[in-house]
Amino acid sequence: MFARRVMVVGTGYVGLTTGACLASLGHEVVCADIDEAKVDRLRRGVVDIVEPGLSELVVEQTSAGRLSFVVGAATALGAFEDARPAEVLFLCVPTPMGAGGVADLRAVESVMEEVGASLAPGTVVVNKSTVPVGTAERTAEMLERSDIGVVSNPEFLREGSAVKDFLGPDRIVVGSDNQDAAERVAALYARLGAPTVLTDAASAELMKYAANCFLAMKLSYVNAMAELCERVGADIGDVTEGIGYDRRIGQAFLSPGPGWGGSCLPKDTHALLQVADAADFEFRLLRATIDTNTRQRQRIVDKVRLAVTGKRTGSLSRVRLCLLGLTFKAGTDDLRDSPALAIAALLRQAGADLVGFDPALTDGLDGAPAPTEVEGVPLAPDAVTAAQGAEATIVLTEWPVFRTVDWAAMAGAMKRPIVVDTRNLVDPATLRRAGITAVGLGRRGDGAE
Ligand SMILES: NC(=O)C1=CN([C@@H]2O[C@H](COP(=O)(O)OP(=O)(O)OC[C@H]3O[C@@H](n4cnc5c(N)ncnc54)[C@H](O)[C@@H]3O)[C@@H](O)[C@H]2O)C=CC1
Ligand SMILES: O=C(O)[C@H]1O[C@H](OP(=O)(O)OP(=O)(O)OC[C@H]2O[C@@H](n3ccc(=O)[nH]c3=O)[C@H](O)[C@@H]2O)[C@H](O)[C@@H](O)[C@@H]1O
Repeated sequence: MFARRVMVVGTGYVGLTTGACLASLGHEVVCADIDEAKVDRLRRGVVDIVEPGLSELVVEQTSAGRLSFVVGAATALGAFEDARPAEVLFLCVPTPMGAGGVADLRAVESVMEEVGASLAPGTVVVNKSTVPVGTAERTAEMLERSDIGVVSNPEFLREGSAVKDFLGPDRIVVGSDNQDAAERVAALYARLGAPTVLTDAASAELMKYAANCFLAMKLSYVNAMAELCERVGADIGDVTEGIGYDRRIGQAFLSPGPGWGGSCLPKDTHALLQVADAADFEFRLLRATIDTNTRQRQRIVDKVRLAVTGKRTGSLSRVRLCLLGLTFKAGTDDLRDSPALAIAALLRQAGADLVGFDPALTDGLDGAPAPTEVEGVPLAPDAVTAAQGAEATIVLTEWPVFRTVDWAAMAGAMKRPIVVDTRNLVDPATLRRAGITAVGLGRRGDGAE
């Protein structure tokens, strides 16, 4: 295997995972970030995100001399051994939702402005950030250099299993109009032995959105089906198990929930809708996918209202509620676009008095004290404390630990023993044994009033 000198710009979920994993594949990697405090922590081996195996890999690869961290992309250019130039530059900077839903590409552009002119001839610029079709072409135009190859290499890892996903990917996608550059990027991953799709840049860019929007559509479909189950007296667990055995559908990504969230599915569905609009294509299916998700949040609030007051129009004013789980899914401490927080905001608007607990928010960063609140939701140190005096507990994130909470103690702490489980996580029999009324999504009896 031929080791390369790789520069990674942005050390978030994608950049840090890419850097540490490529180092573990034998490449010499320099990671750059504009956040000085983060770089300082990384140099000390402190990783500020919850990702299984990532801290260990960072420490291992840093000690092996294959991985280092610097402040700023320009500094990274001169940070390789013997001052040799980077051969490949990975862009792993944020591309958040901008005005009107379009992807905001300012970070990508600013890195290109910062280092574009200083790259050594023959360097390959790889875009790993999620960017709309045409970005590779625009990056090449911005660079105004025929000696630099531009490649789209979208990333498909999930938060909470980033390292495992990166090192065992379902596929690697490499898109470019420069075949030599594309092959050099594909070769970086050769040891992984994953299926590799070599294509043009536009197809690679669109493929990333196509995957995320398909996943979002699958979930909106499941959430709509769970609602239908309640209305016709069917059970969503049985329905999804039954359809999941069809290999064309598959068992994965079929759990109903409070709506899909996180730093990617929401922004990427909106960005693709904007791409479609700009191409004069009315993507009705995608719009319905997003609308179904927005409605899901209100549906959860309506369920809580009905469970607590017995009426569809009952008031939640001054009603104390315990929220279990605030991150956008289990296995991460990421709160970006969390459905739990969106639902908390709606409940607060309705006048409810909230207390939350999340197992990922019980420690502070780098020895700092644990946070005491998140977006206006006060945090308790454990589930039973959060439940004190609550008129209902709402399970919002599928943390496995919630299954084994002492539900009898929870029932004792609550003013009224009601659990609205938006993840169908806790066995309803366990709750019933503790004297708790259990409400879920689309299970037998969940639609009954
Ligand atoms: N989070 C995820 O699971 C996945 C994210 N993506 C995509 O990857 C991209 C990055 O996402 P995340 O890693 O989640 O972002 P993040 O927000 O976790 O990390 C981005 C990092 O880039 C740094 N940064 C921003 N501007 C910079 C600049 N000019 N120079 C150097 N560093 C800079 C920030 O300080 C931050 O540390 C996005 O386009 C996202 O859509 C793709 C697949 C998975
Ligand atoms: O582009 C990205 O950033 C990434 O976005 C998602 O990964 P991630 O955001 O980590 O989260 P997912 O595991 O996909 O979950 C997304 C949301 O759907 C929800 N979900 C997921 C699965 C399910 O069965 N039910 C369900 O409600 C989760 O709770 C969460 O709110 C994709 O799964 C990754 O392949 C992609 O690389």
